Amino acid sequence: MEIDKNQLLRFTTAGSVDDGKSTLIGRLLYDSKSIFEDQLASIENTSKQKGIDGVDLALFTDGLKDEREQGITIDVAYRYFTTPKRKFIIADTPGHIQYTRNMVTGASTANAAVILIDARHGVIEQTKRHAFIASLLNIPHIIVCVNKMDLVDFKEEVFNDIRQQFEAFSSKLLIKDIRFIPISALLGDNVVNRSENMPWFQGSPMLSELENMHISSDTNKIDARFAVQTVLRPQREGFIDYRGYAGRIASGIYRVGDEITVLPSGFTSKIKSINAGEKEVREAFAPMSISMTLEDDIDISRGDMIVKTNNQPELLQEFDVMLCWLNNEQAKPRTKYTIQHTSNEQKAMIKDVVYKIDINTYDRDTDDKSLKMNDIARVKIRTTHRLMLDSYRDNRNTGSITLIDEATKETVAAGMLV
Ligand SMILES: Nc1nc2c(ncn2[C@@H]2O[C@H](COP(=O)(O)OP(=O)(O)OP(=O)(O)O)[C@@H](O)[C@H]2O)c(=O)[nH]1
Repeated sequence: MEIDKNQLLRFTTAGSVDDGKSTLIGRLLYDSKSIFEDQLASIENTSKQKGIDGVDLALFTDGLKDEREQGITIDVAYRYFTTPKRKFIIADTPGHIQYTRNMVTGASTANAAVILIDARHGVIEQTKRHAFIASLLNIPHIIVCVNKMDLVDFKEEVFNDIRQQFEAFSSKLLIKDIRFIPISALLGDNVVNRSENMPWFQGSPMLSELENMHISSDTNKIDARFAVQTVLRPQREGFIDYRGYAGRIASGIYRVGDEITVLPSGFTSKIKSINAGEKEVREAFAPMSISMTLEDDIDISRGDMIVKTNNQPELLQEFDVMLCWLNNEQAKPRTKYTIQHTSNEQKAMIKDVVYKIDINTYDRDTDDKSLKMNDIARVKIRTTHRLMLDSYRDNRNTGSITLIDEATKETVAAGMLV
């Protein structure tokens, strides 16, 4: 099958401090020539001033570090690059203490996660956490890069051993596709170019893996879900009776003439027209932003969902989610939070912490009911009105929620529907 040219791939990087994330991203941008010449000249200059032979790869991501150090405006830095085969967005998640928070934010829309392991140290606690979160977030593809192979004499046994350690615990997780690559980010082995130091490795370098990864089958094309963001009522001549519903298709395909049901009201109608940008189209699919009109005049507002009549989500007011607590403040029991689900906002309360997960051992703890920063727990949530929900495994869009503190407006938790 041919790769969709210019199809966008989002990936996130995870590793503990000093595993070489900055070096790897620098190497990727440098060797794939995805950096502007003026930027490159400035990096070469600074490297020379620092007395470094060649370029200091960490300088490629230094801009991000400054941003981080100056009072954290963003948790995740996005970096774009293009090769002749594909466009990429890297969500660079600074991996120190707030690992869970950062991974959840950066990874929730990722097609792939790159997990770095230092060849000298092998699988460590953080590696297990990263793998667990990647599986929790249902990231379809994982690339495990065993880095710093130059420091272990490029030995095949070291790589094989780490691979086995990883597989020993990842087999307990639901990860669809895991690949392993031995690399040296510093020297450039198996990042963009094939390593001459590791002829024993039969696989492809990291960039080719990313370029050739099949991602179109990862999106849900079956369950059509369209949450209304805005109701369009242009007050212009010729638009007297026009009522369009604008939003982004979360999953599935919509065609003119399809029988639809509006939720939560349950009213039914047919699709009269679909507009994508300025163009009228016969069909549209996720993740397109569109507006549609219906054959009948129905009362629809923001947060309502238009679905196919023969395939509907569940309408629930009480449900279980796997929740990652993301705030410094602990969760307050029986407090009202704002819950955000697609374009729908309601009030919600955490009714119960069913169990917490120890992400090093994957054990469940049913006694501890507190929720602190980076905790992951299965909780029961109750909302003031019903939400239109799918399980997260089926639909990463309509199966996820966030909780927002009403006073501070901060996102305090992200949850995946069980
Ligand atoms: N020998 C060797 N050293 C490496 C390799 N990759 C990274 N390093 C070194 O490891 C140290 C840490 O690398 P960074 O890229 O800053 O690692 P990091 O801490 O994961 O990155 P950030 O968290 O984003 O700062 C630096 O001194 C790098 O030069 C490698 O493949 N081989």
